Amino acid sequence: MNEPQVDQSPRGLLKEAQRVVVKIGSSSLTAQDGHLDVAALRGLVDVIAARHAEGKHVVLVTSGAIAAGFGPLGLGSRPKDLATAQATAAVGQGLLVAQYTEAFAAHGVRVGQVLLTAEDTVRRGHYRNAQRSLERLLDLGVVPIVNENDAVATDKLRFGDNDRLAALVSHLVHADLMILLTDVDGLYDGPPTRPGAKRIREVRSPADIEHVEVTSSGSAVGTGGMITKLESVSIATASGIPVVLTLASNVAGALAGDEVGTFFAVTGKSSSRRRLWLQYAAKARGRLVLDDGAVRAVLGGTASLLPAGITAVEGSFESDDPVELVDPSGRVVARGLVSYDSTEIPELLGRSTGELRDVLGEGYDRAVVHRDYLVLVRRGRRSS
Ligand SMILES: Nc1ncnc2c1ncn2[C@@H]1O[C@H](COP(=O)(O)OP(=O)(O)O)[C@@H](O)[C@H]1O
Ligand SMILES: N[C@@H](CCC(=O)OP(=O)(O)O)C(=O)O
Repeated sequence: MNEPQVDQSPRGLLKEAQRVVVKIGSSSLTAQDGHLDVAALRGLVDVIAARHAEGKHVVLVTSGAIAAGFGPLGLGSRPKDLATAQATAAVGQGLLVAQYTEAFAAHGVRVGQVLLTAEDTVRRGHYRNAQRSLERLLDLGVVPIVNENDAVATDKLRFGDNDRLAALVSHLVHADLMILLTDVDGLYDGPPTRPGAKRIREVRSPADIEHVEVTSSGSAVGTGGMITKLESVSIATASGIPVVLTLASNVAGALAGDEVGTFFAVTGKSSSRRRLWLQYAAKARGRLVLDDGAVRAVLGGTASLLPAGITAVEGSFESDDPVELVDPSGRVVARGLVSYDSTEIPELLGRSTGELRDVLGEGYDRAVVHRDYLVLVRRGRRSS
């Protein structure tokens, strides 16, 4: 008997993905009046339940807590200030999960709520807990329903959007596909409202879309717009996970490998969580200004940052905090974990390691940022 043929094209292989992270944004779960669109939620659940019935793992990263919460709280519209948004999300999250619980129960599928902060997905010590509970939920045949822990995420550390959270969750569970569902059918070659803007069907490398203009404003209710989606895509694809970005109503087609939305091919292999955290989640506590020689050394990718190449230190931080490394014009070239407190660095500036050892003693000849704790920052894309 002949073996069934497997479509070996990059899109064709998506049908075979064993573990998928599906992220649905606020824009796709919100009705015209701003409230939760229960019909849209049920439509998504029908498709995910069908995939689940094939024995495949699905993790759902869903926004919608704020949309579900402001009506019951008696607020006329989606709150703008952080404290009210957090309170609204706390009320809405329970209602949102109740809707998912009911919709999945109609298919005989159980769900489990997992609320994460950015740090939980990448900080050593935090991510293992998140990883263990997600793995166990999947083993038990449960569909994990993930959202950012809005009520406790602090202003400094919160994502606000769920795009980057979805990529970090994909990395955490070793997904072999991530699907970003939104209110446009993929990445367009300019803002989709602009006449003549066209959908880009496939992106093979970041260079393909360097020229594409994207905005952060997005829809009326979404957060982050296309900018955070492309950041999410770059985390996932650089970690070896392909992405399809498409309209929420195309989710079945995306899972089947149809030519919907934009397909982003992988660009790298799995990278360490510490690097992902430094690159995408860590908030810098200060800046080190580098001279041209140090910039060249750091951009070379193999050198640590030594005190001799630093001309100034800005901000107040402690050893092991994330800092930005900037060139003489102030452009950020890298991020890293610093090995001195900000108060210690001024007396090290411009001195060679030998001199520091002689004057200040053993230990002061160490790098200010070791290369293992340093990631280069790509040039920012054009945005409007
Ligand atoms: N080049 C682009 N291609 C596609 N969409 C874009 C582009 N630039 C900006 N956008 C906007 O991004 C929005 C989606 O982001 P967002 O509102 O945050 O949605 P979500 O709630 O699904 O995360 C779209 O409505 C669109 O207006
Ligand atoms: N976490 C919040 C807001 C997240 C949000 O709007 O993000 P996104 O849908 O990615 O633009 C919520 O559940 O309402």
